[in-house]
Amino acid sequence: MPSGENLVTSDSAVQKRAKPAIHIDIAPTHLLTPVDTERIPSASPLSSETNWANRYEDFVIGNPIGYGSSAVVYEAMYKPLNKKLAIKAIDLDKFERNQIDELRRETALMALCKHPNVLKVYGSFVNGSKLFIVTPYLAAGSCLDIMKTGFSEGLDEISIATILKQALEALVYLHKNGHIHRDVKAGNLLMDDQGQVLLADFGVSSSLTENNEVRRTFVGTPCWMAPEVMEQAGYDYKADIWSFGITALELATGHAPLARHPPMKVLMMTLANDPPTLDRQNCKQKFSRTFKDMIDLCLQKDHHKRPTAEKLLAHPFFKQAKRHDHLVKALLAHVPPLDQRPHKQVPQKQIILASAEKPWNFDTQDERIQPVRPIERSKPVVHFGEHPPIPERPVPETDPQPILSGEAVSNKPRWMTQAHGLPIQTQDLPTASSPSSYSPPSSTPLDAHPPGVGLGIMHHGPLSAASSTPSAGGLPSSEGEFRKGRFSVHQTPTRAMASEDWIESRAIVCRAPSQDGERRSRFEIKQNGIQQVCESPATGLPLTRENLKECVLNKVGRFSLEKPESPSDPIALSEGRKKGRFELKVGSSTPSDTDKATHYESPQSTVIPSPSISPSNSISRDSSNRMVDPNLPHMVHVHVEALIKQTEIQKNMLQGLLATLPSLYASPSTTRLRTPSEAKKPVSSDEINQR
Ligand SMILES: Nc1ncnc2c1ncn2[C@@H]1O[C@H](COP(=O)(O)OP(=O)(O)OP(=O)(O)O)[C@@H](O)[C@H]1O
Repeated sequence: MPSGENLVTSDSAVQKRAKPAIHIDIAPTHLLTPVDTERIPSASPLSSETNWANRYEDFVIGNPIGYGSSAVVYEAMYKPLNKKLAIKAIDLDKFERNQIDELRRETALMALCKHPNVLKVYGSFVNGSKLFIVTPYLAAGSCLDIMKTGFSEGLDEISIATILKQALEALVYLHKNGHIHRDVKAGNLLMDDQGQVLLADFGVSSSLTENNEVRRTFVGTPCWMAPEVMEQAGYDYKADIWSFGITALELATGHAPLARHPPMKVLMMTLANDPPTLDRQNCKQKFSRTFKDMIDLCLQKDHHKRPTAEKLLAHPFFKQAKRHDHLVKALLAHVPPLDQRPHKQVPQKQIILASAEKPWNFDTQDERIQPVRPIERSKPVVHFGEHPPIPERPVPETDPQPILSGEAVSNKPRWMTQAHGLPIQTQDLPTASSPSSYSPPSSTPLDAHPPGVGLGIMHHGPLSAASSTPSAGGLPSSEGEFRKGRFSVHQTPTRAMASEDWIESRAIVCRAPSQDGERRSRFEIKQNGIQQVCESPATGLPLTRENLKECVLNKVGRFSLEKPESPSDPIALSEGRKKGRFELKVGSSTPSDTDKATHYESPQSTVIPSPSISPSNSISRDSSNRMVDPNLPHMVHVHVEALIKQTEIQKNMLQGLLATLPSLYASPSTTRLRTPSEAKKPVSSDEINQR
């Protein structure tokens, strides 16, 4: 049994929050001031064992080896040990304060994990506006990387069993210790040059042990996301089993099911359709029935029916797993090592808030980390698309919205993201006349970030207000080119979605293309607790698989542009104008039915950029990334027809009304009613005189 493993053997044990083997005292560290934080290395028990790689100066940072949704991974030389490590640089500018805290907690927590199949964290620290996470360098990269490089149509069954068995052992360990990973996918299964597989990327992992509630936060990557996570109905570690099943399909075919669909459609289809299966007939490779059975067990919509990781490990499918070196022969022998593979940066079509002021001259040719620059504040500009930034233009005092433009994000001025979900006041945004007068919202004071907080994360250099200033991390800023986006739904934990909650959820839906063109992005829908009563209770339905099923079956939807809710929220304002609201509307759209007010709407998702994720292209500007339902033309047609019919009815009614008007003003004895045809003619002066 791997070291550090905590023996808790049943589902219920985890649900009852078995005492975790990993225990850290988050609260005191979390409350450390920046000054206190400096003491972490000596004060924290983590310092020597789990956070030894915690000084920016100790690294020579080399080439990028991978790109995530909000991070770049570099190879790095750790000077004190002359050891090659991997260092992940996460741009904190893209995160909200609470997300940074969570990120730190999770990172620190993972630093304490000890399992041969869980990626170790050697240390973490903040430098400028970047959080650096130091891990071992795994020379084969991720399983997704391996597939992209040499096995685009998927892997053979024995290799899959060998990979998945190791991944499952990692999950058994995490679950026993009270963690849900929440982002299990081939991109997060790293491999070393010996064929050892390690589960990585705990950025979204969640501790079941933090509180007694079931998780409601909607985090993950849509294609891998369990239906109950999408529904926000509460989920537990069985969500990882679903993702594990999807990962099995991904390894078998080279891509996740539904990978070609836009994220919102993935959500809808996952909720509405039967679970995906391994179609053994249509696969390029031949797979056993046992493999199919194992996947079917994982992909049961009722999460109670899914096996635990431990039970799954006993499935006959895993009996065919070989030793690690099988992977070396079967896979690694056929692909170049990670540092010799091309690492594409795909220009990202995204919506960003960019500095239109003094450009941060990051040379995208040179990916090496630049020295940290002091943080400056500047004016936000929203960019769309791929063209060069347009020159700054004044923003009137009265119109404090970010400038909206269609721009490129490559070789661009350094950009900043606006913390979404924070109460952004008009005066918080800079104007042309006072660019330097910008100060962050009071809820995110610059010094509110506890730098270095989070157990072993050291702070070096100034930490910006993560959400409101341009980054100064010194890293190349071509986020626009690498960011893949993520998609998650946060639901205000204090309030569950109930059917009578006709909530206007201000959902963030951002997406950016992944570097491989696949929809690997992680997405985030965030309900910011801003709830509005919709027109009628009958017009709202929670996002559930039943409702979505109906929605998909009826092929009714609507993509509408609507005004933002609050004029005091300039971000919402600009986004409301520019991007509108993505609504899922369920029910028939025939004229008769629309009249009945029996249609349903799911909680709406306003498309607004999230700094926590790629504040990216999302649904909006670029047609290749737009999340528009293919049924849209049909729906528009139906709606227009309905409108025409309505107009005709109204026309007839008005004519009738016109015809009866004289009778309202004249005495019955003297008034002759005009016929409908007469009514169309103007009343003559003779007639008027007569009356
Ligand atoms: N320790 C490591 N050693 C070698 N390569 C790594 C290491 N960590 C990450 N990588 C490479 O960098 C890529 C990006 O990693 P990262 O964890 O940032 O993103 P991801 O998990 O693929 O995406 P996302 O963050 O959107 O889930 C990985 O797919 C992998 O190829």
